[in-house]
Amino acid sequence: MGRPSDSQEAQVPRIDFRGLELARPSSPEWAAARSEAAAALRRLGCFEAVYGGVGADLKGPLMARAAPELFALPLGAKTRNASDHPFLGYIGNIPGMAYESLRVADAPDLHSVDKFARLLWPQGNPSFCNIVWTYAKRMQELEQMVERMILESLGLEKYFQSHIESLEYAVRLSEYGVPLDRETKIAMQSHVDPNMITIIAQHEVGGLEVQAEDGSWIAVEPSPDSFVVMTGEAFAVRTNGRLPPCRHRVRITGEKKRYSALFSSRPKDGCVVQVPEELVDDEHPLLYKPCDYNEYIKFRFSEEGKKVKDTLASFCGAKKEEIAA
Ligand SMILES: O=C(O)CCC(=O)C(=O)O
Ligand SMILES: [Fe+2]
Repeated sequence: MGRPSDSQEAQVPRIDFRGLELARPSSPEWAAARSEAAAALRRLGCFEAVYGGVGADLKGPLMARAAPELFALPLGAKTRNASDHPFLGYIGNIPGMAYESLRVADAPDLHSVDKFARLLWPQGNPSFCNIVWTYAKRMQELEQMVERMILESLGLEKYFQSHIESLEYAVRLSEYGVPLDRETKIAMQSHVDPNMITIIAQHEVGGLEVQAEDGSWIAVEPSPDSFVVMTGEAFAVRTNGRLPPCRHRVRITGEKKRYSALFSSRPKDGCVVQVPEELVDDEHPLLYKPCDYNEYIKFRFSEEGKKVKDTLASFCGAKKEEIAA
């Protein structure tokens, strides 16, 4: 089966972050990248960031050495990456999917990465830790630049510090085999991420596709120097719906194993995501009530949550009468 409604020409915008620094948000290059990023996020929920902070000398070892070494471990070791929360630890054995994934919590902290490594390799694994931690630190810089740009573009820069202090960061490494559905080649179904921002690294084997406004799918080819930045549902709440979450899926056409690395930010445990008052006016009525993020995640993956079409709106959407008020 061919792709029913592919955009032949549509592309995810590539935005140059090389030379930008969080400490210098007033340069003309910063302003130019910010306006491109804000436009792309409003339209598609994502863009590709060309970022010098992670070069081939780091991405290569992460994707071609650290990730395969991790997935080659016995299942009994990998499942020690457990969590009480849905999807915050090892994922595997999902019916219909040739997919396994592990999550390094708090990855910009070397101590946390070491704790993860010791669960899997009781004697530790300094080389793995160094690669994953360095990657996470560099990605955190990119992530925070994007957070700052989004808030600035909405006139909310005064919230930047408190906003980033409310977030925690993780690295999720995933391995995909040949998709079990040989016809559609879908390796991961269409979805939006619930969190704030996800930055996806692909390496050699592509597969990530994002949905355009007209419903067609745009394939994002892997490239050595770029990373796909996308917003999730928590950012839709934070921006009163100004930034729609990016709908995406994975579709793998070749026979090779695929690895991806996700760097993601989510509200810390117990954090409630709120619409700032500046984003509510006659033209923009309040769309979301304060959202306890962990409670939302529980709902989204519950039997009840799986039955509703728009879990976010069902969980914390403002009622019609509140919108009219
Ligand atoms: O592997 C990828 O490129 C994307 C994975 C993804 O969308 C997810 O884990 O939520
Ligand atoms: Fe995703």
